[in-house]
Amino acid sequence: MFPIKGKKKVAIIAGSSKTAAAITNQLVVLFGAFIEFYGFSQKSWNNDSNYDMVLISTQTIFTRELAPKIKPGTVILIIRRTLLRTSWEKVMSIPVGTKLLMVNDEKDSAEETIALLRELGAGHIELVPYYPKIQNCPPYTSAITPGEGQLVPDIVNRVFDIGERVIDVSTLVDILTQFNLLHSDARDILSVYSESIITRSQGIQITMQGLIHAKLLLQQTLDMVQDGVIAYDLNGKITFFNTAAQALFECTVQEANQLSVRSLFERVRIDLGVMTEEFNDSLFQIKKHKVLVSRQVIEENGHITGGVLTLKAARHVEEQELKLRLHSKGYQAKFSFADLVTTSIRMKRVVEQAEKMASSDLAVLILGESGTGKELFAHAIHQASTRSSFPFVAVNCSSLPDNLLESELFGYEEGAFTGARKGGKPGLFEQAHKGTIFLDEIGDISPNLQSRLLRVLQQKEVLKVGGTRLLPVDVRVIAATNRDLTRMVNEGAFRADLYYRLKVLQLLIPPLRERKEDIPLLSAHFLRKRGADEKLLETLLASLVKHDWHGNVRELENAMEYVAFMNDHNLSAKDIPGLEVGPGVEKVVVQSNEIPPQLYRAAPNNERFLLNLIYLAKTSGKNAGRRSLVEQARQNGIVIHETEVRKIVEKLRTEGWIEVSTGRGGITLTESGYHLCCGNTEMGELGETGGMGG
Ligand SMILES: Nc1ncnc2c1ncn2[C@@H]1O[C@H](COP(=O)(O)OP(=O)(O)OP(=O)(O)O)[C@@H](O)[C@H]1O
Repeated sequence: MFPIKGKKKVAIIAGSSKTAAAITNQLVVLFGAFIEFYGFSQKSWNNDSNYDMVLISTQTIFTRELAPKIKPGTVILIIRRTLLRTSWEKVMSIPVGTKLLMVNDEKDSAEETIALLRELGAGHIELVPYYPKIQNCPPYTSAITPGEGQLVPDIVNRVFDIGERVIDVSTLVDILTQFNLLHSDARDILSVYSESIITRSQGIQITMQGLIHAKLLLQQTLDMVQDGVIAYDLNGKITFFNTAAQALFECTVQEANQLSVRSLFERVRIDLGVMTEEFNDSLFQIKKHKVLVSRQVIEENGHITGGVLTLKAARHVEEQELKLRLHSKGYQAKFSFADLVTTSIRMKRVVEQAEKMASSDLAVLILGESGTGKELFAHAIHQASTRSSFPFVAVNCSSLPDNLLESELFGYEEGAFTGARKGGKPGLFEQAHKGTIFLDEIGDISPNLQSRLLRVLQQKEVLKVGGTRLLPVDVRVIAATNRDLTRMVNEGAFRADLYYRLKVLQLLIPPLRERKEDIPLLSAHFLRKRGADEKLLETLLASLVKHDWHGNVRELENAMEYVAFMNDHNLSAKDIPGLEVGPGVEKVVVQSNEIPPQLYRAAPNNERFLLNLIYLAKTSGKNAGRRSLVEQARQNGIVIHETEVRKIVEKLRTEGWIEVSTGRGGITLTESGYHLCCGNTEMGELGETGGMGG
């Protein structure tokens, strides 16, 4: 509770030890946490001066008896007492004009109580004092007594027991003010207490009502704001929990009042850390919502008395961020069904099927040979779905080593592994929240990732690498493969349960050679796209149609890129690299040697160039060696001697981008090398971090 060093001592002196005990008890219950109280009857008062204050039950006792027995300089207060609201209601229920005895143990006390009722405004009844030693008493058959029922004479047949008088708020305020203890805890007690009594001072009554009103007003105002507000005291007990907070935690005020603020947050797997530390806008997941939480500590008179947590629904912030993210990372579908060029009846049927699938939220598995347009379909399905304004995240599952793909898909927590980025990293599933994730080459994922993926699909929750918190995600999955998944399932290479989850809806894209009618249309389309003359096709078309296009539409597009570049009307099919057509000859070379744009953007120095060659070798499943690098560099128009390659390779190795093994493994990329080549980090970063980038 409130930190107290050396509590103040207060003596209470009353006419009888019974009254002294009653007053002392009441004060201990109210403010025993801040002040020590000691009760005395006027007879037992030992004139001790070691008290910071002396409270006396009535003015009469003080004047008659005690004044000389209290040392000069002692702070003295005469206690003002009043009635509980319930007792007052009893008095006010007595019919107008009723004559009653006021029964008490002493004349003084009986008269004081009558005076109190008059002061409070009970002018509708007639009261005469009654006490055991009274001589002549009117024969009234009704009586009021403050807890002295045993003294009521037999003639009385109706008794209104108004209970012990209680201490008035004005006296309590005087005590607290004297000791500079009118802090918020004490004010709260006063505010609750004053609701249960009839205060004697009209002024205090109005002030207290004002305080209560202000508190209510504050509560109502805080209930109207959209942000959650939670206040708590130094023990972590929740003292305020507004409507927005109730909605976020799906918890009522009554439930919250039973909990500490820490356990409330633990229920949603959030550790609030050191309660006396302030923080701003930390992003947390509370039930279904992403919430920005800030903590402010409350201090009074230099002591921390509690804190306030504000919870801002991140929806708004999130949407802004999302838009930024979508634009900066390109997590947007780039194609729609309108971009699909086809005249084939079979393909048109597939398009119709896909359009239907777009309107559902079920997982889709797209099957087809490489280059048939599976990714194009995935974009189009997302674009036509209700998720179109949310991210479309495409991942090629075969392009990354297992552990890297795992951290890309699910993200990682800070410190999950050596070199993990500070603050951790969100995974692609998290980034695709509310949108679609396209898992290309799904047939290539490892058994470990298959089971992790299955869990995400089943539970719709993601566990980051090195993390303990499950993050709810709402993502539609579209997967694609050119591999025979059914066979893989039969051979035990692909989990059957995952397979069935992925192929709820299935789309089969026919290879280009089975819809040759699309070749003229697609060829013209690709030339137009590059601003080239469609007449370039005149001499070529017949042989293009004859070709079997094992690389499918992608191969055709590459061929058209060459045709457009050459812009030669006399070009024949055999001039197109990798494309030779002739009777019985089918040759397909679909070897992409593109340098990723992010590497092109960087300074074209030899280090970067060689690193890219290693990356290309790795992603196409080949090993890179010094000699092959020299050869490939030459093919790309860069003349570089083996000695220089050796030097660069050594530099890249010491900087941590590559590993060189003497055996058949040759040169391979490290994780940081992969990150660099994927554009996640810059070369200069390595020097700063001395480890992994990304
Ligand atoms: N019907 C089509 N109309 C227009 N362009 C197409 C069509 N089909 C495919 N393409 C284009 O062909 C190229 C290859 O298509 P896509 O990448 O979608 O194939 P894929 O089946 O996903 O290939 P992979 O299996 O190798 O990932 C892309 O540039 C795509 O835009």
